[in-house]
Amino acid sequence: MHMEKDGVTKSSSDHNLQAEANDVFSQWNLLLVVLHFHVAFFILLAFPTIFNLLSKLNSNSHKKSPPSPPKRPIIGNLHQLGTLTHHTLQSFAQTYGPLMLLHFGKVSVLVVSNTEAAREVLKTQDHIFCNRPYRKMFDIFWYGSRDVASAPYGHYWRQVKSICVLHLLSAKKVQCFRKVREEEVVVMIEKVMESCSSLVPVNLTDLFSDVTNDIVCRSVIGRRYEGSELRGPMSQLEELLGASVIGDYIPWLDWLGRVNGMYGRAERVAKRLDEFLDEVVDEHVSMRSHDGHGDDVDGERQNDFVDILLGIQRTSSTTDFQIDRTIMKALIMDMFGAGTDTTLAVLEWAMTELLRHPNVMQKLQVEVRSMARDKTHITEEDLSGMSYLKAVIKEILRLHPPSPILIPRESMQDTKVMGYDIAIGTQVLVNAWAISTDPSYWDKPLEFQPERFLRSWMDIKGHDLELVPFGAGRRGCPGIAFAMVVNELVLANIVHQFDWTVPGGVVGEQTLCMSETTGLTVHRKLPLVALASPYM
Ligand code: HEM
Repeated sequence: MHMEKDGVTKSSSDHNLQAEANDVFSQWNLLLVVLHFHVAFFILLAFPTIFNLLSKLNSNSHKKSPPSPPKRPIIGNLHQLGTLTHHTLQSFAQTYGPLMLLHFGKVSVLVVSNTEAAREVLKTQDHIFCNRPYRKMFDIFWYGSRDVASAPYGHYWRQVKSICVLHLLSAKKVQCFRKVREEEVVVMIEKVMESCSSLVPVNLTDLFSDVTNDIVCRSVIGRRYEGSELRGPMSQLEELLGASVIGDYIPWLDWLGRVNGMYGRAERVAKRLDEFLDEVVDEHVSMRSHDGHGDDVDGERQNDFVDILLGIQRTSSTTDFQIDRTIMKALIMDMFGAGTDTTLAVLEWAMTELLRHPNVMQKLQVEVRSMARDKTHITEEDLSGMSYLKAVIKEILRLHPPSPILIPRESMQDTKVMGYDIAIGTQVLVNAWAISTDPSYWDKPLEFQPERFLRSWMDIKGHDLELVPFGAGRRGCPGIAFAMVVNELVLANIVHQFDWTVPGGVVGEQTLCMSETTGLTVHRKLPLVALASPYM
């Protein structure tokens, strides 16, 4: 009985144990099922991401990137650039080749340092590399990049560029501003005469800055630059454009620009410029209503650029969008920003090299003075026969390109360049200075020898990629004709009417300090000062 009882007890406890075991087993099962379900669910959700990651890893492992110098975390290669970026990048290119990939923070930067690579980027694949990257300072000063130079590639850019090319910078339009140029050159010569009579050296940097700014200002806004409220804010703008903005490369550090006061300062300067430009536009609007200007955009009367833009705004014949006041101000700012400083740099470097090379100066003076005969002033007609003058200016653009690194470009799609894979959104820096001093193309590339251009047909307009001071392709500089005639006219007159020496009378290549400034446009670090004596 007991046994039975025991047996009963045993069998019932076995049964309980079995049931318990089954219970635990089924709980485990349930847990496992739930777990499996979760894992499966997770995999299902994460599948596209994992798949993308794997396929990206796989495809990246097949991609061939251009050679790169070692980089640091977060900043990449930013710390290696130094103050004279074109020199640093040229020396990198000697190790890593004419096409290298650098990293500025999180931005991949393709650096182009020889003609072959430039031909690929600026000619063969110009349609891919014709965007401009976003830059904070362009955004602040150029009304959210509504100008030509910094606007993203596309319909808007095409419209505004054609307005500038047709109505301000075409050969015909440049010809219309001839009177402005010749008058301003006379003013410049008078200033030098005054220095001669008071026996003080001439600050050529200031002299060239005044003449180039006055010519651009009168052509664009109908006012002289000298004495205007523009001088202060424009020199601050130049300084701000030369500074590096960390937020352009490491976006999560953008706040630094606010904290260190850089953005605030830029916004204040931009506001002053904006108020000035509003005043200029208002003045033109009221003048048009007073003397009843018609809408003859390209008429014989010498309109300045603002008149022309107001005419286009009224007729709207040229564009399928309305040119509002903001676009007008952005375009005016472009002409100031792109047109003045670059021309000044050419003149400054030209006189520097001429003072260091008296034999070249003499040869140039012989040419200019023989063309002038007894005339005091060289006019624009006289320029066409001056082949040595043109050779001197070309040699300056080769040895001292005002923008040694062209305005940055950006790729608009994935592509291949010289066998390397380049991803969409890669920034492109073309080192124009490295290209025009490349010893595999140029004999004695660092020597100033204008004669080399007497024997060559090489062009500076972007057709010959051994020399690209104005860039090339669709984003190439539209201001070549405007700039070249100013350079030639100013230089011819200044060497025709005066003989020049360096204070202290030292002659030769060591005469003048050749240090360069940093920034988009590269100038002499020290102002150029020289003594003039009248020739006639
Ligand atoms: C010696 C004088 C000058 C030099 C060396 C120069 C150089 C340059 C360079 C290197 C570029 C970028 C080209 C590229 O990305 O391929 C450029 C663009 C530009 N330049 Fe000039 N420039 C000069 C004078 C002027 C003048 C006088 C004006 C107008 C008054 C001007 C207006 C422009 C504009 C609007 C752009 C932007 C074009 C675009 O993005 O489509 N430049 N210039």
